[in-house]
Amino acid sequence: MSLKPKPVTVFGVPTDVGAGTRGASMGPEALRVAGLVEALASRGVEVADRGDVAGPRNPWMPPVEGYRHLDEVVAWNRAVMEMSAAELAAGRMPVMLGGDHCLAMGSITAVARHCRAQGKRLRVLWLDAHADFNTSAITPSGNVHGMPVACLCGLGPDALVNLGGQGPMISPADVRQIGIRSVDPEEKRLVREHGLDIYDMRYIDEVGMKQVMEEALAGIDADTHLHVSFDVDVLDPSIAPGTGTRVPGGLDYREAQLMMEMIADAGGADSLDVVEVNPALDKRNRTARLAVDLVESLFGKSTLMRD
Ligand SMILES: NC(=[NH2+])NCCC[C@H](N)C(=O)O
Ligand SMILES: [Mn+2]
Ligand SMILES: [Mn+2]
Repeated sequence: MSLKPKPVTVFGVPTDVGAGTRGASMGPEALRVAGLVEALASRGVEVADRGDVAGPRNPWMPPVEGYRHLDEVVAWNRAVMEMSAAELAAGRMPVMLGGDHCLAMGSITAVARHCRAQGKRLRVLWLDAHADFNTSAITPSGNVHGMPVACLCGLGPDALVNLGGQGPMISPADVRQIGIRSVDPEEKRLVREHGLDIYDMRYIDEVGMKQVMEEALAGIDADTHLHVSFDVDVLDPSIAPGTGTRVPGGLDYREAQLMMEMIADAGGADSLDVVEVNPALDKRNRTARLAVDLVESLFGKSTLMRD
C-alpha cells in the first residue's frame, strides 16, 4: 500500500510535569539532535519544525489528591491540543516530540475531535511498557503520565477528561496497546473492567510480532485515522536506556522495526507522539537515535528486499 503523502509538522513539548523522574523535558532537543527532521525530509516528506510550545515550569512538588502537578499538566496539554488541532485542520500530520506521556491527552483529544468533525473512525496504537490507565484513586505515584489512557476514556479529573469539550474523547475499543509488561495491581483490574485490547509481551513472545500487528491493525481502512503514541520505554532498556520508567523484557530492535514497518505497510500513521525520551538517563543520545530510526521505519524505510 502506498504511504500517505501528507505533509508533517513537528513540534516539541519540553516538559516532564507528568513524570516522577526529571529529564524528559529535554526530549524534543535530543530527538532533533538525533536528526529526526532531516530523517523525515530525506524520506521525501515535506516537514516543518514549528519549534517548542510553551508552558509552566515543573514545580517538582509531591502529589495533591492523587495528582502531581495537575494545573501544569492541564496547561501543557491545552497547548499540545491547540497545536495539534491547528495542524490537523491544515491537512498536516502532527508529530509531537515529548516530553512525558501525559501529553498524549492533548494530542489525542485534538485527533478525536478532528475525527468527529470529519466522520472518521479512530484507531490508537499505544506502544508502551505501561497501560497508563491509572486514576487518582489507584495510582501508586500520582504521576499523571501513568493516567492518560484512562483520562481519554473518561476516567479522570474534569479538567483533563473535558479538555476539548465534553469527554470522554475516545472509547477503550479504539485503543490497541502493544508491548505492555508493567501494570499496577489495581490498574490491571480497571484495564480488564474496561476491556482494553492489550498485546502484552507474553503474547508477543508466544505468537510473534507479525501476528500481533496483523491483529492490532485489523479493520483499519481509508476512513480510519491512525494515531501512534510511541512511548520509548516499550523498547528493551538494553537498547533504549534513556527513559524514566525502564522495564526489562521489552521489544528488541527487530521486533520494534517490524512493528513500525507493518504500520507503514498498512498506510502509515496520521498523527504521532514520540515521548519519554530522557537524555539525562541516556548514553550518547542512543535512545533518541533509535527512536528516530524507528520513526523512519514508520514512514516507510524498509529492510525488505524480496517482493
Ligand atoms: N508513561 C509512562 N512512562 N508511565 C509510567 C507509569 C508508571 C506507573 N504505572 C505509574 O502510574 O506511576
Ligand atoms: Mn506511557
Ligand atoms: Mn511507559
